[in-house]
Amino acid sequence: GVRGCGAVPAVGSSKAERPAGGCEGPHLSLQCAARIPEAGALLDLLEKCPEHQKKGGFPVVVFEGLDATGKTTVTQSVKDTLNGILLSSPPACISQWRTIFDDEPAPIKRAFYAAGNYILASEIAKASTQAPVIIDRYWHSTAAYTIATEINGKVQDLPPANDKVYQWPEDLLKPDLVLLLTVDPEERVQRLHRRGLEKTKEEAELEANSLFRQRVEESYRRMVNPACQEVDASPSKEEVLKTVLQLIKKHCAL
Ligand SMILES: Nc1ncnc2c1ncn2[C@@H]1O[C@H](COP(=O)(O)OP(=O)(O)OP(=O)(O)O)[C@@H](O)[C@H]1O
Ligand SMILES: Nc1ccn([C@H]2C[C@H](O)[C@@H](COP(=O)(O)O)O2)c(=O)n1
Repeated sequence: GVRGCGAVPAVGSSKAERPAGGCEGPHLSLQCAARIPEAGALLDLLEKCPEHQKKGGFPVVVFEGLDATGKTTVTQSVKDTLNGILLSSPPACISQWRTIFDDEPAPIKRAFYAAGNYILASEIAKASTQAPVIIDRYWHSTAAYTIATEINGKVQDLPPANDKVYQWPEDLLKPDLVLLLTVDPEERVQRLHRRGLEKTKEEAELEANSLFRQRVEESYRRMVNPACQEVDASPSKEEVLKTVLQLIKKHCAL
């Protein structure tokens, strides 16, 4: 087994004898490594990361949200303004394997992202001794997308608000602040469009995945310890940056 899990159904279990991401135990990680060579390399990297990583003295701020809500844009600006270090998830050292795991069944795909969070924790621990750390997605993304994938139907069908699936894993380094960027669905589609997605594909995505996106966003809102602080990211880039910097100054010692 590897680490605690960081995703449904085992969110919150500490150092559980199961691989990251809620796979079915050590056997699956071995099976994965036998069938997918990259899984072996991933597990090797994970095993090299010290357990129970500790944060340095600088603040660690995570940005979460659906695609095209502006995470890349705002994380880059915050990093520049604060002279910080920008990290993203999955971390660069495993991102070359992302497409391989994205094509695998959900538990294996999820295990890849969950393992990535623990590898990222090592990078956060080191970087936060040097400068403020700004992160584009972390554990809340893995958990929220997993929950929204596992549960079909409406927001009302999600596990109840106090369920342990919304708890941060005990053995994963915690950030100081998590900001959830939200924009209304129409604005989000416009941003996708401006970024170059074809209109027809946008419409298909909007129709097919409207309930899925609602489940992801509601799951984010139910996360605790740390909870996500919601930021309306609909205003201009400059205004969003101003709001975000105010929140960081309010919640973190810079
Ligand atoms: N506040 C804003 N107002 C208008 N457009 C914005 C704003 N923030 C970002 N955009 C534009 O919206 C598009 C999506 O932004 P961005 O790539 O930063 O989102 P993202 O959340 O990182 O997406 P993904 O998760 O898919 O990588 C980009 O074209 C970007 O220039
Ligand atoms: N820590 C993470 C990061 C990403 N994911 C998954 C969730 C989505 O399927 C996808 C979004 O990533 P993006 O397109 O914004 O790079 O990746 C995750 O589960 N955990």
